[in-house]
Parts: sequence; structure tokens; C-alpha cells
Amino acid sequence: MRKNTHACYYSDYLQLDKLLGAQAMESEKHGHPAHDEMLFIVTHQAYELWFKQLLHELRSVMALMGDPVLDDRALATIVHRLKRFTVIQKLINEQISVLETMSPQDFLEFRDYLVPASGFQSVQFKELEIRLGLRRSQRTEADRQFFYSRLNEADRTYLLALEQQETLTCQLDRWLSRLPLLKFEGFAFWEHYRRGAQDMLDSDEAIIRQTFEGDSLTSQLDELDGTRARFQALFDDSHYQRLLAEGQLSLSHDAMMSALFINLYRDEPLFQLPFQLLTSLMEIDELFTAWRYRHVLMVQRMLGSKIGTGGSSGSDYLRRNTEANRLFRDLYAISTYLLPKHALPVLPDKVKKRLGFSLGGD
Ligand code: HEM
Ligand SMILES: N[C@@H](CC(=O)c1ccccc1NC=O)C(=O)O
Repeated sequence: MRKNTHACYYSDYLQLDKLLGAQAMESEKHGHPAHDEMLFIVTHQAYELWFKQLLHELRSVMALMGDPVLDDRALATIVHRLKRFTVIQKLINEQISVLETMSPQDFLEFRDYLVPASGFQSVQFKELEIRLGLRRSQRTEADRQFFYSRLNEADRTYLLALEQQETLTCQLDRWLSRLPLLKFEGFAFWEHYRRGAQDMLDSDEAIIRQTFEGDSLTSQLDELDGTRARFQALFDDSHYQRLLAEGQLSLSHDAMMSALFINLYRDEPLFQLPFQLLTSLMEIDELFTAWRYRHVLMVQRMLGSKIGTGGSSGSDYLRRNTEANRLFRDLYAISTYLLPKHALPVLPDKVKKRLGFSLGGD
């Protein structure tokens, strides 16, 4: 590091003149200052600053994930930064409580001045969605329309270009697909696993038959058939491809099998970091979804069934987006395919050795 030659001063370093001079209240401009508009502006600005930090972490993670040979040190950095990402998410989810100290009536003191601005013009929020892997085809019709009609030309062009770039979900798929986990010479892992799965489903069926009768029995057995079919897709590529085409899954078949393998044998030393990576991504999705739900509840409290300043139906629109805009759905699907540890095929010593560390020597 080069020696510091000029005295660094707190407010210059943080450019506080710009930061603290950027709270211009619309209500004041209109000659009717509304006390709570300051809270509204500061809360949104704090969100945008944290979005900036989240994007900083995400871009750096994606620069590392894009490497065709990802070594364990890079993986450790990725996991560390994604962990930080989730801690920030928890913090900003809690910020909603602060804004909720504004009463719905006090909001009305300045709300009309904001039309037609709205949160869906937050480019950083959309950028996070897109980079993480939210596809345009997945968005609700209304979300898709507003995306194009409510943004200015520069923002729209920026986000459209971003949609053409690689996403974290694509990178995850490529990384999982190239892991050499599925090829063990002389060890038919998936054959063993398939038998284990069969035994588990047969045992589930026996329990259902013992416990239920009549219509309940029929509907429980139907549900179980659905689960059997989902297992079938794991072993039958054309079935799997059909689910992909229908949009029920988005991870490629190889990637799904690797992710499953990591989850099944997450105690193996070599899988510690890959397992943490998959877990962090699920947590990111959960925390995003939790924010969306909190936001919907706040919107209901503030607006009842009024339409939004941006022209959407308000809380109904946001509730629909909450379920549509899930990010790593397939990682949750893995839980369908988990078997208890005792039912798993025992890995041959040769494979176990490859998956272990040998700090204590061989
Ligand atoms: C009084 C508090 C708030 C109310 C009543 C509110 C209301 C709304 C409404 C009604 C929408 C739908 C678009 C529209 O028609 O206007 C929306 C979208 C959105 N708001 Fe808020 N909002 C509030 C606070 C916040 C805060 C603090 C943030 C943080 C950045 C935020 C971020 C967003 C985002 C990102 C969207 C787009 C979501 C999507 O399209 O899926 N909102 N908000
Ligand atoms: N859409 C909100 C207004 C609102 O919350 C808002 C307005 C301008 C800039 C950001 C906003 N925050 C989130 O949507 C409403 O309909 O009341």
C-alpha cells in the first residue's frame, strides 16, 4: 500500500455534502412540508446504498464463478461473500419496521406528490433480480409490462442489455455440471440410490395404507404417485427434459444430479464448501421472498386496496410477483430426492478417499 500523503478528513472521505444534501422533500417543494417524508426518503436511500453493496458482492462472486476452473480458495471467497450478502438482506428486511412507524394517514400527506414514481423503477433492485437469474419468461404478465413501460429509456436499455448476460444461475449450472461426481469406475451409485428411493417410497406407501382409508387413502396415494413420478424423472432423461421444457425445472439434468449428490453426502470434507454455497443461495432466495412478503403486508397496511402510484393493482400485483419471482426453486426440489443417511449407498473406500482431506496423513 502506498503511503498516505494528504490528511484524510471524515466528511470529505464520505462525501457527506452530497449524501446529506440529497433529501429533497416533494411536500416542501409544494409548500406543504410533511414530517414523515424525510423518513420515507432516508429509508429508500438506505435501501439503495445496501443494494449497491449487494451488487458489489454479487458482481465479484460472478467474476469468480465465471472462471472455468474454480479452485477451492475461490470457492471459499464466494461462500464468504454470499454469507455477507444474506446478513445484509436480514438487515434491510428489518428496515421495513422503521418505515411502518409512519401511519397510513401521515403517508397520505405527501403520497400524491410521488405519482407516477414507484419502487418498480429501482434499477438496482431489478439488476439484482436479473443477475441472480430471474428470467423474463418467469415474470408475471404485469411485471413484464411495467418493466418496459415505466422505466426511462436509459434504464430500460441498461436492463435489457443485462438480460442478455450470463446470470449466477447459469454459472451455478455450469459449475455443477462439470463436477466429476457422477462417474465412479466400478461403482454403480445411481443404481444403489434408486433402490434406496424405491424402498423409501414403498415404506411411505405402507404407512399410508395403515393410516388412511376411503377418500383420504385415495388422495394420499395419488400424492405419492406424483412423488414417484418426480423420482422417475431423475433416472429418465427424456422425462427430465419434458419437465425442463414445461418450465417445472430449470437446472440441467447433470447439474441437478451433482447438487443432489452434494446434499446426500454433505458430510464428506470435500463437499463442505459446495454444500454451503447451495445453502447460501437458498437463503438468498428465502430472504428475498421474505422481503417481498413484508413489503406486501406494509403495502396492505398503508394502502388497503388502493392502486399503486406506479399504476399497478397494488398489493395484489405484489403478492403475485412474490411467488413468481423465486430464484433458486430447483435447489428446493432437491429435498424431494433426499434419503435418510442410513438408506444411502455406502461409498467405496476409493471414492471416500477422493472426497476427504488428509491433514492427518493417510
Ligand atoms: C409506504 C411504503 C411503501 C409503499 C406503500 C409501497 C408500495 C408499493 C406498490 C403499490 C408497488 C407496486 C407498484 C405501484 O403500482 O406503485 C411497489 C413496488 C415496489 N416497491 Fe414499494 N412501497 C413502499 C416502500 C418501499 C420501500 C422502502 C422499498 C425499498 C426499496 C420499496 C421497493 C419496491 C420495489 C423494488 C417494488 C417493485 C417490486 C416488483 O415489481 O416486484 N418499496 N411498492
Ligand atoms: N408505490 C407507492 C409509493 C411508493 O412507495 C414509492 C414512491 C416513489 C418512490 C419509491 C416508492 N417506494 C416503493 O414503491 C404507493 O403506491 O403509495
